[in-house]
Amino acid sequence: MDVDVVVIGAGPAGENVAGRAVRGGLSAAVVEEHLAGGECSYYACIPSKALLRPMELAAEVSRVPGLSTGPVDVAAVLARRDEAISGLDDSGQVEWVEKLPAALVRGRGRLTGPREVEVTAADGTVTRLRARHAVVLATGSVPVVPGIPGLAQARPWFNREATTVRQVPERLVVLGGGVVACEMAQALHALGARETTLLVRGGLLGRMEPFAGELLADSLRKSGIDLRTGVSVERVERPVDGGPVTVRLSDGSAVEADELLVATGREAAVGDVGLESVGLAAEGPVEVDDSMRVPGFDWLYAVGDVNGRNLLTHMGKYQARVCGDVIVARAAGEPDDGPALRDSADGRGAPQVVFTDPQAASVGLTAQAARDQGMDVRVVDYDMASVAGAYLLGDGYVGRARMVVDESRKVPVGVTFVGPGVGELLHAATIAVTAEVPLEKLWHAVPSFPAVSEVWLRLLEEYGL
Ligand SMILES: Cc1cc2nc3c(=O)[nH]c(=O)nc-3n(C[C@H](O)[C@H](O)[C@H](O)COP(=O)(O)OP(=O)(O)OC[C@H]3O[C@@H](n4cnc5c(N)ncnc54)[C@H](O)[C@@H]3O)c2cc1C
Ligand SMILES: NC(=O)c1ccc[n+]([C@@H]2O[C@H](COP(=O)([O-])OP(=O)(O)OC[C@H]3O[C@@H](n4cnc5c(N)ncnc54)[C@H](O)[C@@H]3O)[C@@H](O)[C@H]2O)c1
Repeated sequence: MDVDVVVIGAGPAGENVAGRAVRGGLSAAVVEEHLAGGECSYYACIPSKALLRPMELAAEVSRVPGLSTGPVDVAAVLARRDEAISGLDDSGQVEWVEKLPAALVRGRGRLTGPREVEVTAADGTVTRLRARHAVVLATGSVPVVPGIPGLAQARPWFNREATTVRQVPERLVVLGGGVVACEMAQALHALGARETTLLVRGGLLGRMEPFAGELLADSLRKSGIDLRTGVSVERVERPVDGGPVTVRLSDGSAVEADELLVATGREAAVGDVGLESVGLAAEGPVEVDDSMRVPGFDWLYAVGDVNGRNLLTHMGKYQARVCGDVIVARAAGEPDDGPALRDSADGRGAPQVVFTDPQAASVGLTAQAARDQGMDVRVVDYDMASVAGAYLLGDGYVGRARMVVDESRKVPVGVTFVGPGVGELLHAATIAVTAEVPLEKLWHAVPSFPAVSEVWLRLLEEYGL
């Protein structure tokens, strides 16, 4: 089959490249070996947030005198999760792709040469696709499996098992201190993992401002999660015929549990994608320039987790919009270097919300990252519990905000909020940081009273306006 654009991987990034390419008048084929919609729709963003929502709401309710929640109906929560992931049925997404219109080709895609992709279906049927203009790798990522003795034999859980859980284990050990570990430990603990142990070799949420991990650690401990920082796992044991898993730690102690969830990061999914057939190293991430093109090629692109820029759905979709539009411009022989045709957001520090209680939301640079870039930095912190709107949300509100200002330009280059529900505050920060809005202009963006957004006014006052 000959088409203008072949996309390998129908996750959020791949689907969006196809969408933009077709919108620009090109034809597209999308290759998918598992479920159209990708990891995000079935095993990552969507189910994890469906599992976290009851925990978040119960925590909110517990902070308001006069209200209480009953015990959680786990079956109902899991049923809502199943609805959110369409029971692992991708027909809705397939319909979306076909309506673009683009062809969805089921099977494993593999580069076999310049502009050539071979697709092997589950029944062994092989389809050959030839791209007139571009091949886009959008194969996503897979969990990193640490080389801990005994781990592989102990049948650990990764994100898929955790997010599609049918029976919540009573005793759960989670390895890792990143976003997946924190979100899933909190969700599963609230859904019945009575004994939840979180094993972290450093601190929590290492890519954010240090106070984000510290405030979250306090909250996890308060909720009864056994958080152990500064520990590493020496070995893992589990009888071949089943039974509990034993995790032996560097401090000589051991933890026994029903399941072990490994959340130690993700790596680009490039296994058997045929990179070497076009002269690339068979390793990820696949490096790209700001038009999402692989250096040295005029037809090969990579978007989403596979290029390693920022492993976030919204950033993958942003890259996909850039990529699709660039391919359209280049195919038409039009200028391909307009401001909308280059990725300028990834390097600035992607917006991200961690959906724990408290939530942690950040965009741009941390104070340390800004200093490392040689900026003359001023850091402004504010205790969010002092904002009237936060006080009114509930008793015992804990939260903190930080604005990192580039003093030479008097613009915010990084903003972090930690507190219940602060994720919805983030987009204002994303606009301010992306548009490089000077503080003296932000001063005239008056936040409504008594909304938690008043923290913006407080940050500016702290700065000295
Ligand atoms: C538990 C968890 C929670 C998360 N929560 C969030 C969140 O709340 N917000 C957020 O922004 N991000 C979140 N993420 C990250 C997010 O899931 C990823 O950034 C996103 O899925 C990446 O999209 P993608 O299209 O690049 O890849 P994917 O979603 O991984 O899709 C890639 C697709 O390519 C297919 N594929 C791979 N190789 C081939 C091949 N050779 N041939 C054919 N098909 C192939 C795969 O089957 C898959 O469908 C979370 C991740 C995890 C693990
Ligand atoms: N809400 C969200 O936006 C969201 C939610 C989940 C995941 N994601 C994205 O998915 C990606 C993957 O998430 P993640 O949490 O798996 O990765 P991560 O990179 O965020 O965290 C990995 C953690 O594992 C630890 N680790 C690594 N190797 C280890 C080892 N051998 N032993 C012990 N600890 C080890 C690291 O120190 C770190 O704490 C991230 O980029 C994340 O941003 C986003």
